[in-house]
Amino acid sequence: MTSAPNTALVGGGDPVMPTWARVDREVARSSLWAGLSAVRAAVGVVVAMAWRVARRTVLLAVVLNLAGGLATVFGIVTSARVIDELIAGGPTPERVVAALPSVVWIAVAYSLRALLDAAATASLGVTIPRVRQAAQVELHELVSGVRLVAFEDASFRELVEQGSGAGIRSIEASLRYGGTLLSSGVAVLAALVAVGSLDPWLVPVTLLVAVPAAWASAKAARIGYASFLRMVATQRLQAITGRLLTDRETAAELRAFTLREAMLGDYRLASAALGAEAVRTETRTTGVALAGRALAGVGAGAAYLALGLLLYTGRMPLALGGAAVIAMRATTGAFSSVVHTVNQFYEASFYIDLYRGLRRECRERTPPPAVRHAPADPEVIRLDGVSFTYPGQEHPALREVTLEIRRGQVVALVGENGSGKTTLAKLVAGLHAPGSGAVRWDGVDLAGCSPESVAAAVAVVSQHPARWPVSAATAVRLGRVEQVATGGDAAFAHAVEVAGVRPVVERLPAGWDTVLSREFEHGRDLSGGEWQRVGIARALFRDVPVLVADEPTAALDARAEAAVYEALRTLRDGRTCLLVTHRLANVRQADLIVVLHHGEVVERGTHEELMRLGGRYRDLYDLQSGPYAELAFRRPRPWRWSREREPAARAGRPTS
Ligand SMILES: Nc1ncnc2c1ncn2[C@@H]1O[C@H](COP(=O)(O)OP(=O)(O)OP(=O)(O)O)[C@@H](O)[C@H]1O
Repeated sequence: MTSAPNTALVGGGDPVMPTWARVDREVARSSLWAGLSAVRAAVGVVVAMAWRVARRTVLLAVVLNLAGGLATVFGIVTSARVIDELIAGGPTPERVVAALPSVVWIAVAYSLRALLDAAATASLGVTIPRVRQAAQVELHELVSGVRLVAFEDASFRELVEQGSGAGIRSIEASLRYGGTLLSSGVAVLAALVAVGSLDPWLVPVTLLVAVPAAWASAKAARIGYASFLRMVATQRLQAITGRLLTDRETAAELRAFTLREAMLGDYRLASAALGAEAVRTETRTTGVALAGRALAGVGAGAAYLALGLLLYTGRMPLALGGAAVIAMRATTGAFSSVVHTVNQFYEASFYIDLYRGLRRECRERTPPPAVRHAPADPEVIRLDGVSFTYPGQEHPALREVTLEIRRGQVVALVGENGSGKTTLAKLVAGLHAPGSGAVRWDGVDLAGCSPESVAAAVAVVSQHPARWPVSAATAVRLGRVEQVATGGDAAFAHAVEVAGVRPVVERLPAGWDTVLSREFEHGRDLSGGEWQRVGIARALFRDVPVLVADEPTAALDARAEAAVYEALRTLRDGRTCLLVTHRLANVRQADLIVVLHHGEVVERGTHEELMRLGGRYRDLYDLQSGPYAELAFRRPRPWRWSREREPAARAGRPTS
């Protein structure tokens, strides 16, 4: 068994608090009053959303809750009257008989209250799913519309998770709190009126009981939220390590490299930190609750002392003393229900604020509607002094790249890992916008064009094509989403033939109708290379002027790779192709080869030109082609070649 390290391997040590959590922590630490601004904003969000999607049932719930509150009031006032009647003069049996009608009214009031509560709950039961659905759909609309670069920002991804999880759950819960708040609020008001009608001085002294409880609840809510923010990164770490331990993707390596103990160590570390924090928070909130209760006890003593004084001095008749006690108890009871609910709402408001924050972030990260369309079939794609830095990174991934690609050309991007090829391909495809410089199609800056119009002219084959869980036919047809059901049959046949998808599909149980996902019954998964073939077919089926292919054949076998490159060569007529690859044998026929190094273009030219230049490209090319060439000539002694040839090659041309 491996000894457990005391810092996590996953995430590289200390979990870092996301940016939004740092901002929210300031809110949680600030004064109660500042915290209330979150409540106001949360009420605004919830009310606006409920009003928009379920106006009628919301109104009904409001009316029913108000009516429930009034029934409670009636019950309180009638209870006070019963006391009056019981302690009035006269024989006891007569007093009891006189009080009977009031007792009946009390029973009616509380039964009615129960019925109204049930009806209000039912109407909220109709409202809540609609609001939840509206909130979920709205978030998915917003998140799916943000710029691609937002997903490179870990802080944003975390906000998406929290806003769509805890945020939406809190919106639902706060609707329930809203109903309770209405009925208890009415009851408090009415009970205070009842108390005030006995003696106005009783109102402030009655509140003395409730105020400390309110303070304690609000304080506990803020302690809880501050703890959530402190631990949000650790919770994420726990979730990630949990996934690493249980996911299919990591299952094989976890076993092959015997990583189970190391990953379990990380999981235990995160769990222990969360457990310790939970205990700390519980201790603090219990302390606060205790203080609140103690102060409320003092307040209750003061209230009853005040009542005693009123009775002692004769300011209040003794006959009203019982009614006053009932009204005071009813007030504090209703008030503590209000306080409890406000507290729950207060706590929920912090999480609703995450939902609001996410909406705000999404809007800020969504490209503004552009009126201009990108040229439908660009003659020249030009990058002028383009630089790009990923969010949160110090060093740019691309620096001052200038490049021109003309219609019909095949341009290959080559370079070592991390040199910026994928990033440059994404900029050419309009998926990322440059931090500085411009990407122009026929002189039109893509920055001012609608992303849809740019996408309409581009087909992308990515390094790891998306594994859409749809039927095999649809997985290809998604390349032209308007032809998912039917159409483009010749293009479809050509694309699947060239990409080598047909033999793959022939082996599937339901052929083209097989769903490509094990998450569905009868679904099937494909191998990495088979998925790549589907991705290539999808891009070919799109049949657009610009093809951007990022390592399109990295997972393909030699035969499939040859077929794809043959297809790319035949694509040339009128189409532009940007190709990212490490397999330099495939780029020899490219019209232009661009060599990137640390985000800069260091060489450019045709294969022959770059070989003559004898620079970085030639180094890479020789390194790749050398073993094959030597093996072909010296097949009998391949092992000797590697010992003798390699140092000589390195000595002649040092690689970076
Ligand atoms: N999402 C990201 N966030 C931060 N930095 C990134 C991100 N993606 C890439 N980078 C960095 O940007 C630089 C260029 O990455 P890019 O993926 O463009 O390189 P590449 O040449 O395509 O590499 P490879 O050959 O390994 O695919 C690298 O330094 C990389 O670490």
